Amino acid sequence: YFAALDETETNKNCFCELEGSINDCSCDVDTVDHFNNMKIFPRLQSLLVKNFFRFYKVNLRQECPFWPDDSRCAIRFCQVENCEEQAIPQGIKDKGEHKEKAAAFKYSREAQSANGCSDAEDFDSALGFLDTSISDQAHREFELWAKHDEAEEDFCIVDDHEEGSQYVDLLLNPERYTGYRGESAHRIWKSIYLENCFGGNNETANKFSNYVPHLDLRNVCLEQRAFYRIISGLHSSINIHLCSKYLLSESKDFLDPQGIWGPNAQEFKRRFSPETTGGEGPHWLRNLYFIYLVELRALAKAAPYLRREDYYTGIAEEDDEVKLAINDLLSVIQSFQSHFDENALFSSGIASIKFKSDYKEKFRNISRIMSCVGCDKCKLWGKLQTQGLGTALKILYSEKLNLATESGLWDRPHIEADPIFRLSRPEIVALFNAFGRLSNSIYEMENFRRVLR
Ligand SMILES: Cc1cc2nc3c(=O)[nH]c(=O)nc-3n(C[C@H](O)[C@H](O)[C@H](O)COP(=O)(O)OP(=O)(O)OC[C@H]3O[C@@H](n4cnc5c(N)ncnc54)[C@H](O)[C@@H]3O)c2cc1C
Repeated sequence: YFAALDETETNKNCFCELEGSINDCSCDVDTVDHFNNMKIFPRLQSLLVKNFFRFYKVNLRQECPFWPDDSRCAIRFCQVENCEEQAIPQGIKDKGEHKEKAAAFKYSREAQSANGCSDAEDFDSALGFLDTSISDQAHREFELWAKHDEAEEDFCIVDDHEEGSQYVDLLLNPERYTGYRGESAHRIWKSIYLENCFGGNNETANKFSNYVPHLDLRNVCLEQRAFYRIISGLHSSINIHLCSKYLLSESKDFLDPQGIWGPNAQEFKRRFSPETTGGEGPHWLRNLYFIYLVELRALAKAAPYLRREDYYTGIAEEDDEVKLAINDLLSVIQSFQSHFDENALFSSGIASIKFKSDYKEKFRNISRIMSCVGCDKCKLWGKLQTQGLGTALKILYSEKLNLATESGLWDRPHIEADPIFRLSRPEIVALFNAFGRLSNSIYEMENFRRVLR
């Protein structure tokens, strides 16, 4: 299972023609390429344009908690276009975001029909009267308790209910080249990688304070290596997108009023070829496959829960279509033969409990760092992808989800309004869109391979 780390990329026409094992996983690059490009990518393409998934509530005005916000990307490609209020389906707006978790099942058909059926004749209503009056103060405290309990399993700081948050139409704001670079961008990436210092061994901590050379990873434990590979895979994915949707020419005409955008193979080569990256580029690309497998496994694990969601927007026909499409996608995902084994991490007894809680805190810090990104469009997609990743990790390591699944909760005809495990709408939207980004990157790699061959 812990395959040798040093896979030399030999006998290939292109550095991006990766072969063999993905390391720390039981399957190889070819298998993932085929599975993604033929089965997953086309399905996600049609799913993610649906109303439920295209409107994402995000707080782009949150102050950076770590350093003064000294950079605002000046170029216009950084700006996020807000969406028209009337474009957002009523069903999405109606779900007050901070009440959302409690309301996750409120609109489900099960909940609706359970409310409609009366068993009033089975008891004496006077004797059975239950005084449910509770002071406003107590209600406020309950909310705080519930928030605390729910947040305990979170790998991410959720700020979408705070003042300053807004709905963004993701289709109006595709992830692409923005020109964000230099000191500000480097500080973000460096701070994110620095979160991988787990203390203890100073020598190791020092190594992680720089971008990590691939071979140093041999000397660290699987958890730390996985942490680095997940971040590096996300970094690769973001950079692949900016290469595949690059501003090729600013000249505008009637057909291309925003300039000409398309793939830039030379930019891709500069960012990932061994010659320009001290041999690291192909490993960074391999890390993309690693994070893909982590998120793929999370979707497979949460499939029984996700099948019970209603994907409610209030547009009945589309909601039904989305539910069918989700069920189809989840079946394909569950049929994958070589899923990532999440149990390989945090499996060494008491020490693991501490490690797991450190891990959570570090991922939460990464979501805080996203508020420091100095380009709104990059921040939007950075926040979405870290929330999606945080949701995937929450699924993989949630005791509550395990309990609910083991007790057969998702197979029951009626699920109570407040089940032991649930995801909020923004978490679900982020989970699928973040996976969609990784799927898209793997698909784009195929295009670059063709050009650079
Ligand atoms: C959260 C976030 C979102 C962003 N979104 C966008 C966007 O949507 N559009 C856009 O145009 N720009 C975006 N950027 C900027 C972009 O990622 C680069 O930072 C920028 O293009 C400058 O690139 P660079 O060549 O200097 O190297 P960077 O990508 O900034 O990398 C810095 C250093 O990290 C190392 N490194 C690079 N890739 C990896 C990897 N995969 N794994 C491990 N180490 C690596 C290398 O040593 C490199 O020199 C974003 C940045 C951040 C932090």
